[in-house]
Amino acid sequence: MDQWIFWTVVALVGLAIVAASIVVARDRRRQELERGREEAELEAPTDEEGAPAGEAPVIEDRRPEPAPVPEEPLPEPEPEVLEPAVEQPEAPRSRMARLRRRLASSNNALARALADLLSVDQLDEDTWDDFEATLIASDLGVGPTTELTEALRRDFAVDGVSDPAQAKGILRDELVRLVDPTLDRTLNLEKDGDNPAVVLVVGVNGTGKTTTVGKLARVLVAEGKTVMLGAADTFRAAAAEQLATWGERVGVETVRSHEGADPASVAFDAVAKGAEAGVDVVIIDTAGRLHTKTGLMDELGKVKRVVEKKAKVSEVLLVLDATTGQNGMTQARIFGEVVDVTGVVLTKLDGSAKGGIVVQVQRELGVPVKLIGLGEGVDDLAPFDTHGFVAGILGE
Ligand SMILES: Nc1nc2c(ncn2[C@@H]2O[C@H](COP(=O)(O)OP(=O)(O)OP(=O)(O)O)[C@@H](O)[C@H]2O)c(=O)[nH]1
Repeated sequence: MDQWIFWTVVALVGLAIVAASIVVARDRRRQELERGREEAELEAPTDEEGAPAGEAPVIEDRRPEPAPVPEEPLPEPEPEVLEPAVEQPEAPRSRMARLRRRLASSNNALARALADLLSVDQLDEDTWDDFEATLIASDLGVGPTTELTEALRRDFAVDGVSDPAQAKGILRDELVRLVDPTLDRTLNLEKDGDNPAVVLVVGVNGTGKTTTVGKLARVLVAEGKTVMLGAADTFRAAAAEQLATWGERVGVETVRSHEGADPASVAFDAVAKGAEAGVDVVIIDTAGRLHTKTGLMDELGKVKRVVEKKAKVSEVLLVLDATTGQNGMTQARIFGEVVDVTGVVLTKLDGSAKGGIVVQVQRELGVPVKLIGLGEGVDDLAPFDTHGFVAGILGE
């Protein structure tokens, strides 16, 4: 009996242990499942409000669509800095040296004639005639040629001609005397009160007026002066265009009008605008071609008169083409009768052995050559210098 009770108790205890183990195991399993789910929830992506993905409340989002974010603009390329097409003028000193060499290379006829003169043992009449012919060919003119030959004959008779250097020195002195170093060749660029100095550039078409205006503006700008250009050659539209192009190169303003406009009114406007802008100098380019000579001259006279209602004309520069010889002299005479020419610009002396025209034109007009053009380049204009010029035409 006691044994039966003992085994019954053992069996009950065993059953209780098994039941307890099952309960514990089931609890542990449930805890593990819950922990696993929490971890899964923590790792799952959530929406913007923090709700687990897929569990977001189904509320219609009525907020306006966010404006599309503009694409990041590509960096702008560095803007190209357009330097004004203004060129730096050559320094006057190197310009003079270069132009003198050019003069020498095209004007050594006189030097050759002198060498011929000195190469003969006996200076006879034929030799002197040849020498005179060379002077005439260089456009010195009959009067100056006779003067020069007589002076040389006299000097050579006194000093002899055995020393070529001395003979050349005598010829140089005589030429300098003819060209006349005492003439005042400075440009009158004095302002008229508050008004700018006015330079009127006249001459027959094709002599190089427009080119001279451009080159002169460049020289003046290089000297620190402020300049304005007036395109009073309204005869051809291309003339104003050509002048405006020069203005752009030099960095100065050009006052212009339409083809056929009244040249006097364009010139007046240029001076008025120049005065308003306070510039130092206004340079006016005029027409060189009209149907009649009288028409051209009347027009020039009017341009000058109208401009002078505003400001004094300080310089009237006559542009002559050195290669046209006696034709140029006729032009000089005609222009001289209509406008008071105050200075001559002799162009195209490069490639021309006609430097003698300087002497002729000065005598004819009674005014000095103030500038010379020795090429088509922008810096091929130089102030006239007697000694440099004579050295140039002697091929030195
Ligand atoms: N070799 C040389 N050519 C020159 C010189 N000066 C001007 N020229 C040239 O001569 C030509 C005529 O020059 P322009 O300045 O147009 O002459 P312009 O008197 O204004 O002529 P229009 O406008 O027709 O009245 C151009 O081809 C110039 O380049 C110079 O000193 N030497």
